[in-house]
Amino acid sequence: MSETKVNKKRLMSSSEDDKLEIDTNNLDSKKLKGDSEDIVHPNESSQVEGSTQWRLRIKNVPKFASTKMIKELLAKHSCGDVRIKKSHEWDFCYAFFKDRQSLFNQRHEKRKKNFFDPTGEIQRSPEELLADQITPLHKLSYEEQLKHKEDLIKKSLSKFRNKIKELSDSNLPCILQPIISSPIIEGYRNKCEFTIGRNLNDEITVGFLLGSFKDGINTVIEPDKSLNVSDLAKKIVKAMKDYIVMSPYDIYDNKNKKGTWRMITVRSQVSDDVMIIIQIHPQELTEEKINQEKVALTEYFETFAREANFNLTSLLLQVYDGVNNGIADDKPFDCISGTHFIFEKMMDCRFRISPRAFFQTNTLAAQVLYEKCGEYIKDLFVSEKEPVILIDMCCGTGTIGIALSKNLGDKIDKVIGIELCEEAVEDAKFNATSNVEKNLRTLYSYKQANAGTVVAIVDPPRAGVHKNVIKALRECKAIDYFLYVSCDCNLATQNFVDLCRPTTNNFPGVPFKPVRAVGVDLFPHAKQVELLIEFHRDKDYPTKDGLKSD
Ligand SMILES: C[S@@+](CC[C@H](N)C(=O)[O-])C[C@H]1O[C@@H](n2cnc3c(N)ncnc32)[C@H](O)[C@@H]1O
Repeated sequence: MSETKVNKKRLMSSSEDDKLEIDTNNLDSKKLKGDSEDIVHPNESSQVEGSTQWRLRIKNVPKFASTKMIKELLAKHSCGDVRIKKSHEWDFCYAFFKDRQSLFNQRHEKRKKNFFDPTGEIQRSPEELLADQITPLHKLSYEEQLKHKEDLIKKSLSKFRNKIKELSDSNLPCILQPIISSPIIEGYRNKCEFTIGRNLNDEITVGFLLGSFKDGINTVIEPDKSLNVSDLAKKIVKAMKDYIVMSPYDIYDNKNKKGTWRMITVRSQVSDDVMIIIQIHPQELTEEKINQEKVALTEYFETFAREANFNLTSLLLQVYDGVNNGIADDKPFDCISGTHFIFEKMMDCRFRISPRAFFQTNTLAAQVLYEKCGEYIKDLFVSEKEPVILIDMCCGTGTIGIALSKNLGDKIDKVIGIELCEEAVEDAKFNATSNVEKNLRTLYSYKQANAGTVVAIVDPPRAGVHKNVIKALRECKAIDYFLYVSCDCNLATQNFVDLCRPTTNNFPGVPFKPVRAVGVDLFPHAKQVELLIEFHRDKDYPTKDGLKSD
């Protein structure tokens, strides 16, 4: 394709003003020769093709489009290495290509009509962009979503099996049971963190950030249409916005670090308990001014809760002067109304939750997941008569261990919880004593006792556990049964492989083998799915001296 041809044609229709188009008038003139501050190539002054850079000015880019998004779109069209320059205040961007071929490869001619936006990605309305960001499966029916998630699990399990082929003769390493749906499909999130900022019309609002601050995005979109946000959380967010609009203090601006109002977190539980956490930047506010604000916020939200007919259990304020986004781990919460905790109901138990503690965001579906864990453990009793000791690793507020201990009655003799977050440990201790009359013990005390069948459950953060934890599990001879709960089966695959790989110096101990697995959907409309895998110690695995393990 000749340059002139390309030059004269628009790469997509510009009949509608708001459509993204490529301004090809600039194209030829922008073969960079080292006279522009935009040049990044080390040999930019060279005239030799290949050591120059090509700059394309792309017009009508919505302000909220991130560089990452534009890069991804260009990559889809085989545009090769590209660097994007865009400010969140610009409605255009520059794309820098290393060579002309990258920019206009032979496939371009076929695609010129929809070169930049084949799926309408950039032209989506802000609400659609937000929906695609936080609930990317929203356009699929729920059945299609479940199928999509089951396929994802199959793919990831088959990757696992391919790494250790001796696990099975089939494509999957173990039995995969049919995926289990969430009992609630919309408004299920019991915890949402909202940013206080400005919408596309530059009006103060409270909602979700479209993209991330890191990408230079600071547009906030109201969650009105967000499928996974509860109606109550939406109402609270609106009330917060109304309050801030009337406030003498400005919203916090992530760019220049000025302003007061930063974010609001809403935890609204199945139990009807509601926790609201508001975060502000103190800026120049005196203690007296902050105290006045606390009184005003309390009055406002207590009145609002009465009028909107919900139970405001806990209203907390966090004053944070740091630069990070989100709840600050090292700053206290000031309880300005109600209690410092809320409670949640699940599986006949009542769990205390501190502001920092993790609790599964979809309570009703989490209950289904934990019941499934209970079912798997119960099946072990057929062959195992001894009392069961349950090690709940990454136990959070103790939900899995406590709920199973209560539901499986006498079968569980002892629960040992291990958790990083101190507040969650305190909750877990409280929850253990108030739900079951057994105390959480330490792993150490268990090792001393060394009696009964030991079942370990690990429910780690997304990335899985460190390989040293897997090594410790393999080396702990007392553990013969192991349940792994993962919310990202792709990221957890390495853990699965390390649990089951043949014994080496690096991974001593008899390996485990997967027995069965099941997906449970805790996140309708979103991409994630929980995967539960049951592992057994491989009793047939030959030990070092050629003997079978005992
Ligand atoms: C996915 S949550 C599961 C919590 C709990 N099992 C539940 O269902 O509510 C993961 C938990 O692991 C904890 N955690 C993260 N790293 C840890 C570590 N190195 N050791 C122990 N716990 C950890 C987190 O604080 C969090 O509570």
